[in-house]
Amino acid sequence: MSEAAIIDGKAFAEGLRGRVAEFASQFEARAGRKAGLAVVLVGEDPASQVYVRNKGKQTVACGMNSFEHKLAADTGEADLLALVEKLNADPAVDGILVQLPLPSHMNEQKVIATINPDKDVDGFHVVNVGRLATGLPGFVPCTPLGCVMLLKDRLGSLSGLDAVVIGRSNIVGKPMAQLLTAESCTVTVAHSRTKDLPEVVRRADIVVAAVGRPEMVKGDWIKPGATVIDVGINRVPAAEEGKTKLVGDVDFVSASQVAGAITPVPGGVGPMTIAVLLRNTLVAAHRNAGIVLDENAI
Ligand SMILES: Nc1nc(=O)c2c([nH]1)NC[C@@H]1CN(c3ccc(C(=O)N[C@@H](CCC(=O)O)C(=O)O)cc3)C=[N+]21
Ligand SMILES: [Mg+2]
Repeated sequence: MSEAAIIDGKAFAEGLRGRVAEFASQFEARAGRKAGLAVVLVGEDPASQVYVRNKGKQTVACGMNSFEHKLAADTGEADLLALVEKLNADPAVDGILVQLPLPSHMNEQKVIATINPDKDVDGFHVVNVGRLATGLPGFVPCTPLGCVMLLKDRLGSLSGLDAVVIGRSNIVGKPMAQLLTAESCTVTVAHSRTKDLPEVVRRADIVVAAVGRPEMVKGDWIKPGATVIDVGINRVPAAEEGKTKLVGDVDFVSASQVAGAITPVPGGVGPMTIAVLLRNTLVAAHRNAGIVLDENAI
């Protein structure tokens, strides 16, 4: 069996950021201001701090403004809601991202519901969830949109393909299933209660793993030649004492012996998530400023 092609999400994300940068500079020329993304981080989780810093750096590198708001872990929910309202009203802010998870004393649904749907570049607000479900223009969650971009780049048309999505979260599994349905795939959503998961996965031309279980999907679950998209980002102990490493939800070593193509972790879906966030922000800027943008060109 030949080795799977590696789907280079990092390189694709770089290309996407390049296109975002081009259109961001045209936006600035036409609108007389830069597009802007506000990122709100509550608390000091080290992994979240790294993500937020990377988002900020890449936003600026694309020629957009980055507004970072860091709040203490014990900030009251009312104060966070007041900040979101302020960002909703700020014409320099086109996109708002509140980093999840929030501390347990806050109601995430309530916070997301407060974001203006037209600035909700994560696509988490129920208005955008409804727009995606009904095929209206809105904002699509960054991770699943990035996965579809990688799939279409690799396969061209997805029409008629059997797709299995493992995981049913609001952030990845559910929107992923809707996007694949819109691409005319025959979609199965599998999850922790699915009977004979390996057998279900074996039917799939496209496998999207988003369960958060390190290396759960094995090579002998994969149909030869299938395209495997690994959304998992799990930090696990490395061989060397005291060190850790990142692994996906797919057992890369065995799956890459069988699959036609596969995303690595790191360097696959993760970098796409941030690049799509920047893309969504630029789209938001155009829509909110009433400037026409060919959204398929980016
Ligand atoms: N409101 C909100 N929106 C999010 O989109 C959101 C969030 N909250 N909370 C946290 C998760 C996680 N997330 C990632 C983004 C990029 C990488 C990424 O670039 N990963 C690199 C590796 C990074 C590393 O080395 O740790 C890679 O896979 O190659 C990972 C994870 C966005 N999230
Ligand atoms: Mg994610």
